[in-house]
Amino acid sequence: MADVTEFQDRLLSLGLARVSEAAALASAKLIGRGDEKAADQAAVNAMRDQLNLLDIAGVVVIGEGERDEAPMLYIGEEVGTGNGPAVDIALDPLEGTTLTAKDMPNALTVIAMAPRGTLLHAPDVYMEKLAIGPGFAPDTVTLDMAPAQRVRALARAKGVAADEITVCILERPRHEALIAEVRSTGAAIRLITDGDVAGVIHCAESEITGIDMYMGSGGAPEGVLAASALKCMGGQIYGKLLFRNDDEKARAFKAGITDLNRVYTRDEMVTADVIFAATGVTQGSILQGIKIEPGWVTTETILMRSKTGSVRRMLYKSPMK
Ligand SMILES: O=P(O)(O)OC[C@H]1O[C@](O)(COP(=O)(O)O)[C@@H](O)[C@@H]1O
Ligand SMILES: [Mn+2]
Repeated sequence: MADVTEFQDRLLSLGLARVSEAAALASAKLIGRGDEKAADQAAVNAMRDQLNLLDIAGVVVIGEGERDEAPMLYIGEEVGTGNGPAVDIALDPLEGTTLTAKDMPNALTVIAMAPRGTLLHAPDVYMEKLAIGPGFAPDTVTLDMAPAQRVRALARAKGVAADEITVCILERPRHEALIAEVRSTGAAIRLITDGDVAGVIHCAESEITGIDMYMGSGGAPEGVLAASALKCMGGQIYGKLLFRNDDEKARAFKAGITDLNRVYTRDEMVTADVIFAATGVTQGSILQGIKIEPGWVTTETILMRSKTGSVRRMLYKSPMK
């Protein structure tokens, strides 16, 4: 008989897809309603309920926040039936709450699962990120390089001119200098208003999305989720935690991080096999958004396993509740 405490990624993966599907379905009626909190809360509740049906002894390592600030899916919360493998769970029940509230593209529900102790316990601070898709040596671009150098290095590796590279960046005042420097190379920039997990994943499907590289700072939890996705799809991501004050440093220490200046590679954020599921909420470039027709609702989910590099896309049509 199979060892139920072993990380059976193949069996667990379909259960994980149901979790992200449930979160997306719950937020369906809140798309475009201008209420971020309600959309997020609906996704959180549904994700937690589905997660607790899985035969796992799960612990949330990337979640909704610290126990005192998040009543559900807080960091350290035990999830699952407890009958099964000990796993780490990283989740963002609604990645792109504002995108959902405004019905703008690329809002997703996201969840990753890996053997216990193998996902970086990133605190809820910012992370400097740099990502490229598959097919390049790991150090083709690095965080040590200046942004313009990264563009030129990737162009060289691709055998194209710098002005044929497209970089995805979150549109924020803090990125003004970064944007100017990238533009100085002639590269194109796809500015996004939110949703850097999708931004990073875009690099892994550059033929479809037109995006070659992701740069800039965003949430550290989203960095670990993006690293999980790229570990399945191929591609590299580097992340460095950014601290604005002592409280944020204290959060890192609490999460067990001692070297505050460390640059993490993809495989240092996700040290073993991982499974990853994301469901489209609003229309997106990698996943279609939730479709509602009279009596029915359809979602699209991407489900991936790093062990095999398998990428499944699943449409799920169910009666509207
Ligand atoms: O808006 P900020 O503070 O720049 O933070 C950026 C982060 O917020 C997001 O855009 C949206 O995240 P949530 O919808 O989960 O809040 C992330 O994709 C990104 O990492
Ligand atoms: Mn998020």
